Amino acid sequence: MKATITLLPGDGIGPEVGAEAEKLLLAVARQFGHEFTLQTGLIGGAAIDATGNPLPEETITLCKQSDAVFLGAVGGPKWSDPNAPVRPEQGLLKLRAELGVFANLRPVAPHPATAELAPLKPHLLHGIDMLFVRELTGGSYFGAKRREADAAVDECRYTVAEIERVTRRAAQLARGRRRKLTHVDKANVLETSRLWRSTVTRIMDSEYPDVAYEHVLVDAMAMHLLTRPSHFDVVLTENLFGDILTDEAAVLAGSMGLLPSASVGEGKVGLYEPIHGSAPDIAGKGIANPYASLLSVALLLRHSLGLEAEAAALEQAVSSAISDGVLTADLRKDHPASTAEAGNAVLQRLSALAKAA
Ligand SMILES: NC(=O)c1ccc[n+]([C@@H]2O[C@H](COP(=O)([O-])OP(=O)(O)OC[C@H]3O[C@@H](n4cnc5c(N)ncnc54)[C@H](O)[C@@H]3O)[C@@H](O)[C@H]2O)c1
Ligand SMILES: CC(C)[C@H](C(=O)O)[C@@H](O)C(=O)O
Ligand SMILES: [Mg+2]
Repeated sequence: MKATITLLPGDGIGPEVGAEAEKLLLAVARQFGHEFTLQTGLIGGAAIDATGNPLPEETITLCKQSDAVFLGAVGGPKWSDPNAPVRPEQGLLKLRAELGVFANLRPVAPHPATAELAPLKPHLLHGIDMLFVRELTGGSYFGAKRREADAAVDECRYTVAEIERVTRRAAQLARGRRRKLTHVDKANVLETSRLWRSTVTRIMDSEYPDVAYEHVLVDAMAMHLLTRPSHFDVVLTENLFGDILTDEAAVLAGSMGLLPSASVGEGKVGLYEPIHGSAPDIAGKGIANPYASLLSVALLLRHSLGLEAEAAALEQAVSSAISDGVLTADLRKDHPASTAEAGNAVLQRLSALAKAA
């Protein structure tokens, strides 16, 4: 097939893990006989430095003209002054809004080989297979913001329509899995959470009677995630809670460098990014874990291009590299692989799988 994919490397380790994503996309095209046109755009701090704008118009146009977008990461200390007029993260939020990608899918299914490496007891990590569905274009991220003399306000606003569409997406995904949905909120305190709770209840009861569901308060969920993570199947939650809980879930996988994400909406263009950030503490050293990015490329192949066999082969190649101990410094201290070595290990395994297919 023919597809156009926009790459937005961004800042910090973004270009380092993005280079491996590009390498694997080209390898998939070569080995499975597709024609991928790759184009690169500016976003985040790199875009601020070059143009003053964290999401230049040219980048929006490139993204909208493509079939899918891969993003590395944005942000870093250079642009983190709280008084700065523009910030890299604004570029990412605007891109999500422009593409209308309201559902952010963050799968958490730790590889058995990393159970030994995670800080939790291995028996707790057995059988974890969850899919977070994080609402991505509403809530306090997008509400009105203002500074007063001695105060600041971030408005958290959700409409019924916004909650309904992401609930339906999550419930449909649950139908293809274990048919269990956990909705996470703070309905004992927040008005928006009470609207979420009643809307989720109505949609699930009336449209998805075959999917079991529960409501869990977010503070308790932060604990349940660490004490009984294998209980959860699809976890549906609002934007800010989803951001926080998925970084916590990365501990179950063993590293921030292992969790991918897919952001989708009603439009044709999906956005794919690792859940981690620009990791300024390790940037520029060639040691970042590229697997979250490569797994995000697999999600891109599956969700935006419909290439299920290619997506599965790439996931299998990453899994086999992990089984064989090809791990970056976040996961092994003795003889860690570099970012490029880990990417090459996946590439070799993908070639072998493609030849065998
Ligand atoms: N999607 C994004 O672009 C995105 C996501 C999260 C944070 N950020 C931005 O990134 C900057 C840094 O944020 P932070 O430090 O809080 O979070 P971070 O995710 O960048 O890093 C947190 C910790 O995880 C480690 N880590 C992250 N990714 C890794 C990888 N691939 N391999 C190995 N280790 C990895 C880092 O070294 C660090 O110790 C901030 O400006 C933040 O706004 C961007
Ligand atoms: C960089 C930031 C705006 C972003 C978010 O909070 O959504 C990040 O933390 C993420 O998880 O993708
Ligand atoms: Mg985050």
